[in-house]
Amino acid sequence: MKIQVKELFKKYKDLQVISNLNMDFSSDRIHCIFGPSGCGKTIFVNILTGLVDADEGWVEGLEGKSFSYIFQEDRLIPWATVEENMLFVLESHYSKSEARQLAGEYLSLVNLLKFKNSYPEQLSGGMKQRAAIARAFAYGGDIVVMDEPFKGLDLELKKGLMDYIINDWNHKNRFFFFITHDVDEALYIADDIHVFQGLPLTLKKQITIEIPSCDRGKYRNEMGRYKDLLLGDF
Ligand SMILES: Nc1ncnc2c1ncn2[C@@H]1O[C@H](COP(=O)(O)OP(=O)(O)OP(=O)(O)O)[C@@H](O)[C@H]1O
Repeated sequence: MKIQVKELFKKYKDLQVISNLNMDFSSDRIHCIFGPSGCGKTIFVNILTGLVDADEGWVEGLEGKSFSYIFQEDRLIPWATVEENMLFVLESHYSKSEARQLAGEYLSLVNLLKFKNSYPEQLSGGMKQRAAIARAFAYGGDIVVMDEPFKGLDLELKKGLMDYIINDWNHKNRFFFFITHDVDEALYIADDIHVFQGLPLTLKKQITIEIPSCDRGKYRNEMGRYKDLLLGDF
């Protein structure tokens, strides 16, 4: 399956953020949208997934698809507990008992089960982000968008979540868009790294990493070559 972006244009007043961008994305792959801060990555992915309208152009392949988002900010409902925040989303797709079970499972995954009855204001920034990650993982849409999702998380948890995505989540005809400007995150998780520069947002190169992500630790030298390829752009 493919998502295709055709002749996309987007402007804010005099700022041409996107100008005639054309791209194809295949399912069952983790697509890393990589580029410097402010180059237009978030706007592009928001247009790609229908959150923001383009001025011109269109996107094919979204029909009938469900979406999971993890934004840069947690977007939790402040007057609901962590568990309720999950149930609001999950109960639109699952029975009450399934939703509760899923909420428990995914809160455990992000080490937050003990805080299921806490309100967002009682949590640290990293804990709120973990709750938002658990909510998106539990929902499990056909198209998953993660916009710098691991900001504020400690290394161990970040690695655990990336391993979970690589090993358990990147399948079933899913499209996965992972926005970052962190080279190591991109190399650890991505199948395809789309390297952008701005503005307007322009695709500089596409790097397909041939080594399966689950084996990357074993091939340090080879991974170094990919790193040089990526860092050559900055
Ligand atoms: N609603 C808006 N109105 C006007 N300008 C905007 C709006 N949203 C974004 N921009 C501008 O568009 C450009 C691209 O923004 P975008 O958030 O897509 O960048 P980014 O690559 O995701 O950055 P970062 O990595 O820092 O999150 C920026 O110059 C930003 O100031």
